[in-house]
Amino acid sequence: MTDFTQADSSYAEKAGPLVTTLTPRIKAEVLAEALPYIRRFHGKTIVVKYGGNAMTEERLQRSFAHDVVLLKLVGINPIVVHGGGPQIDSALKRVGKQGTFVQGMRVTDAETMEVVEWVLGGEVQQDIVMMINEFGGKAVGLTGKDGGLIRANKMRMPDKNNPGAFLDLGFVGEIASIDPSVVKALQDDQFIPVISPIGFGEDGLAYNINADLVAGKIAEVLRAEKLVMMTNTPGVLDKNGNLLTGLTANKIDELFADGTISGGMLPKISSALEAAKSGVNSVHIVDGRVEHVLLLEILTAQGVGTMIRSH
Ligand SMILES: Nc1ncnc2c1ncn2[C@@H]1O[C@H](COP(=O)(O)OP(=O)(O)O)[C@@H](O)[C@H]1O
Ligand SMILES: CC(=O)N[C@@H](CCC(=O)OP(=O)(O)O)C(=O)O
Repeated sequence: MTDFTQADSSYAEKAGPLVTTLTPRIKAEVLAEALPYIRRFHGKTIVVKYGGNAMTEERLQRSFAHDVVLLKLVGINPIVVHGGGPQIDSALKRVGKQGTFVQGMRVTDAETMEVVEWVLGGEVQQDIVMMINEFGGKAVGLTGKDGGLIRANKMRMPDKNNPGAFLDLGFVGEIASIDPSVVKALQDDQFIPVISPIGFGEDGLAYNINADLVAGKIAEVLRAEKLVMMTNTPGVLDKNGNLLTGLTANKIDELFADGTISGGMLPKISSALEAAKSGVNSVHIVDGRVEHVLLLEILTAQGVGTMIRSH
């Protein structure tokens, strides 16, 4: 077991004035409310998908890192899968390229793949790792290549306009298999794995995989208790922009059919539903722009975002 006590004083300082405006009694009640959740989730794995849109401000990055460390310190095992779509877009712009997407998937030519690897496996991941470590956690960055974690195949995306045909999205991967042994070893040793969604193919090439797909599959393979997807909307919204607090497979089919769900929400919901069907106990899409949304979702009775259920 790791001794975290040495990190405690700096941890408390960096956590900052979380609830300074609350009365002592309310503060105590909030803390007391966490106990049954800590007991329920102690020793369990929670996969957190940290979307690129939820990491655009330092304030939010700090809140995220703080919450992940707190979860680890109370005996819950967070596994972070990160995205970085907007960060890849900015990097592509700098080299004079514009990102294009089909059904929420980035069309990835060889040059784009280089940028994807460089941004996700580099800058974005290292920022998250450093921030978690700053709060006293022990984060380790991995790509799907490390320890043979994510095997990928080239994605075959059905062409809607041409039944039976497939679109060529370049180096976009779909998951062939996951070998979670490296993640389990790190988690058992009190590390916090931070995974970027890059897989490797039989052909020895790297593939760009949508981070939502990776998060869902990892949650499934690790038999996670929970999957929390942090994004930049209050959750899944209906046609009028109202939050849908709970969704089942049938309702999701309807939302797909009438076009309520589009863009990046397509892979997110599909992956969330797959995870729910495959035994992940609770699956949530939450607003990563709300500070400490992870603590709200995991350690309080407060309902946040959209919960996805298999039925
Ligand atoms: N019905 C919907 N409800 C909420 N967001 C939706 C919906 N349909 C499409 N979206 C889009 O999906 C986006 C979230 O997906 P994405 O951009 O991939 O985020 P992330 O980087 O967090 O994975 C939202 O910002 C929104 O523009
Ligand atoms: C194939 C594909 O679309 N890959 C994504 C990987 C990053 C990602 O998923 O980032 P977010 O979670 O921030 O959207 C991309 O290139 O943008």
